[in-house]
Amino acid sequence: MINSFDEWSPLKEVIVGSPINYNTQDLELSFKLFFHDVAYATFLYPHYEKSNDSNAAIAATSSTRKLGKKYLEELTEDVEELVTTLEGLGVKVHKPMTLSHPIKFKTPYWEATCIPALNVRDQAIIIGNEIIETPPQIRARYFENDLLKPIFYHYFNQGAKWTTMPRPIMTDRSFDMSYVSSDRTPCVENIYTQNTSEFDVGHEMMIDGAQCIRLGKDIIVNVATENHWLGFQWLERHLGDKFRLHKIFQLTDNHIDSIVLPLRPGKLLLRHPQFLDKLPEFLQKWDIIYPPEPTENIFPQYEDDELILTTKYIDLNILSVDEEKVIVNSLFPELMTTLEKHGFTPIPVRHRHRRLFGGGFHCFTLDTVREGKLEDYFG
Ligand SMILES: NC(=[NH2+])NCCC[C@H](N)C(=O)O
Repeated sequence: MINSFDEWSPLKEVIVGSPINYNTQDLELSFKLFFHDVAYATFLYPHYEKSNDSNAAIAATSSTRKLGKKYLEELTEDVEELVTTLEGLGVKVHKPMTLSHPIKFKTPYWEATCIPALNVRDQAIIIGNEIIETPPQIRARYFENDLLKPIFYHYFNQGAKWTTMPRPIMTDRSFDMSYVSSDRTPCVENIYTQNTSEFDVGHEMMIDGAQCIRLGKDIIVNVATENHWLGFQWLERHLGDKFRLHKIFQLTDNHIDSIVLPLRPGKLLLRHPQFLDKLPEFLQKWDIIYPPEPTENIFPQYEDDELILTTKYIDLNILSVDEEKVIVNSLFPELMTTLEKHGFTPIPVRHRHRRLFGGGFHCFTLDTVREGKLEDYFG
């Protein structure tokens, strides 16, 4: 039976994402907005960092980009190692349906190319015995959760609650651009054009499961745009009788699981002290583990035109198997040492291309069954 209230209780069942046929990326408005900070800001604003012309061209046009075959093969090996490791630890692994071939689709409003259900953390959140499917923020991901349906039906047949948040129409004008066009990063309007459509309904609810962190009765949620704010309000109205939802305003652009991850009651992994003030006060009182600074040599060298979708902090995106064991990227041994010093047992799994495919072990997994029940850690 589905049961998961936090990020650390003993893991019994998990969904591990599938990389099969992750071949393309549609470089269009929703994708660029989502990955603005990590992938686009640096070359849209040449004064931040030196840019090259091909990057600037990628930023300005809408196109479909092919991903390297070799990277996908290596990613597939690494995901298989993750699966074997979890199974070796006695965890039951569920796999999404694979995307058997590239599929283009059309809604009444726009077109996109499907990507596989790889970052399964993003578009669903498990709260106790309920699956909540969150509304996509990237057009290509609109039908991604369909690949999880056999698993969701399996849990539904066992008695799970299964809810889908309102789905966005996702015209250009559905997106709140204030985050990317604020003073932090000026002049963006010239690059991201929002066309009008007869189906514009104003800003719509869009938020990802990976913007939320579950701590029993308390759930923290990163809100950076009005799209997220609408999603936050939905979650609060839906869950508010039983849970306390805490909005964190602009901790970052969207996902927070490479910045803050609770590893057991009282212990929090936090990317950098600069984020501490933004956390709710009750969390600031926990013991904070600061990771070592990742160096560039832990990542593969890529050609200039490879699109990097994450920060160099992506390896903080670890998955707890219980209050002691955590699955950590073996390519970042310094992080393992730090965790050991704090009483954890890191379980190394290699993960090479996390920066190209946008996720670490926490992103690639959705913990559906953990032991334990709803606890109030801060009441
Ligand atoms: N659930 C996820 N897909 N999380 C990935 C977060 C990556 C984060 N934007 C970073 O660049 O560090």
